[in-house]
Amino acid sequence: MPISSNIWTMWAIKISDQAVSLRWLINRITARAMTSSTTMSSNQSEVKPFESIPGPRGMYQWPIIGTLLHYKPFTRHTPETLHEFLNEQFDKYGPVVKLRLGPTVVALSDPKDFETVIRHEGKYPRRPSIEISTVFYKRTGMREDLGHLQGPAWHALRAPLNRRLLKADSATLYLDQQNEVADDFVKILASKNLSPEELEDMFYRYAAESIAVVTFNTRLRLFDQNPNEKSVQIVEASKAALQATQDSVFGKSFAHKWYKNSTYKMFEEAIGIIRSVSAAHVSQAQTALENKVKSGQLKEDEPNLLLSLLSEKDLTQEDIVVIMATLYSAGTDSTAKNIQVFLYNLAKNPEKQELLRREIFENVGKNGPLSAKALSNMVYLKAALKESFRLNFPTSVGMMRELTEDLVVRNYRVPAGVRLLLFNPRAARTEFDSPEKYLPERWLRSDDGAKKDTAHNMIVLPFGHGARSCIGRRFALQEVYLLATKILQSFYVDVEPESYQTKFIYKIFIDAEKTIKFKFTKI
Ligand code: HEM
Repeated sequence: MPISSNIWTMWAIKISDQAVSLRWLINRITARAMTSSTTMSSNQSEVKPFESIPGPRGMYQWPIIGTLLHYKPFTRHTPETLHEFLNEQFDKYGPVVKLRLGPTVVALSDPKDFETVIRHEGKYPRRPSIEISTVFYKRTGMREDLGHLQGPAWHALRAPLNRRLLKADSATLYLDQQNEVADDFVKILASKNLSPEELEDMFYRYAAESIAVVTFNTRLRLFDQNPNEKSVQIVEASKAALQATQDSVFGKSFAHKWYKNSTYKMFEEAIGIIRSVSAAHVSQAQTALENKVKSGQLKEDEPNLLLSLLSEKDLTQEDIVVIMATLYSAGTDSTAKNIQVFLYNLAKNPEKQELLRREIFENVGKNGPLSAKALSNMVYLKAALKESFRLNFPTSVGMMRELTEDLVVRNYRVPAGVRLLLFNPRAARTEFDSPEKYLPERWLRSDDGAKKDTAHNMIVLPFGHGARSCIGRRFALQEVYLLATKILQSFYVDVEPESYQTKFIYKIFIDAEKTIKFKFTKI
């Protein structure tokens, strides 16, 4: 990041810093007055004050400057390599570090401490909201989305989804439709010579197409030569919203707080398009459903999230549009990026790829669709993806929480309002034998059913954990399993030599620093 951007970053952080500092001060005063209500997770007599948490001192604790000093030109880091910066801090200060990343945050690297945080997160866990969304909702008064809402309002939207999206068969009910999407992807791979950039876009379209069969009951037809205008619009808008979010999170835009600068305008326009295309799809799907009901053609076992949400008396039509728009947006870039990372790990480890292919052939043959039964048998596939998540974690800082009440973590008192980073990527590298190796076998059970790896079960949490964890995880996993299965049925996966040492950085999700040059050779 050039220095000028760093200055923008500095000012961007300043404002939220001041607000947070004030809130933090109030919290500290009240925290002292209410020690009796503090949630204790360890021996009270040993509890040390917040100020004594190890971490960079002096100027590094100052608002704005403290954050700025972590990045170029003062260090080699940018927000895209925040994970490397955090690792350096843990090397220096140990498993709990207090530092400035905008506001003061406490970063934790020991999974036992993650457990403490999750166990005390209460009914309404707070994940800090993305600031440009906060500004947007304030300005427009639009209905807030699931990822942004907090407290009882968040819970009201989340509860009906938990029942429908997190059940064991929530995703497998959509296997037939999603098999078709994966088949279409593979047909294109076989028939076209795609450039690395076109292929990258195809992964994005795959994820968008797959989640649209769930949210909108329809195919967007994004693989067609000329997809319809609405489909192109929602894809472009999702990418624009993501870009604007990233620019604001990385401090490249700050003035959006005071006026509608270009980043803000891009964000507002993109969300407007996503909402209106989603509304059109929902209304179309609703009409089709009503017609089916009238003509008696609606099958009882037809997977139908929309129909099921329409029967929920506490949800308005607007709520349903917002839910579908959120699931669609949250389920595209995330899945698309992690599929590529998974294929990259398989490409770099051909012997593991071969073991997986063997499992695929045994369970679904060379052309068969992936059935729910086959999927439940395919332990190597699941181990292989979990290992990919361990080696290349999907998000840079792991889980984030904002404490709703004081908490004692590792014998330090942390006041309400402070942000905690539960930095899984650290433990994923420090708590395993041969951590740099891609070894799906470490997740398999031995013949007597015992787990081979005894690492703490809170280390590899690609979808977060607890009440606020990823609501779309069953679909994300299924879509990755499906595409990997379909690709391995037909192709050997490799990468060109220049992609062999791909460096992964973080934007909103993990990303290859340079587009990966995959090589798919027909079997
Ligand atoms: C590989 C793909 C994906 C990854 C790695 C991923 C990861 C995550 C993570 C880490 C969180 C925060 C969890 C926490 O704070 O504990 C999250 C939240 C969320 N995810 Fe995903 N996700 C993926 C795919 C999806 C898909 C396919 C959907 C939609 C169908 C989705 C929808 C959401 C939503 C709506 C939230 C916010 C939930 C809330 O605040 O209640 N994600 N995801």
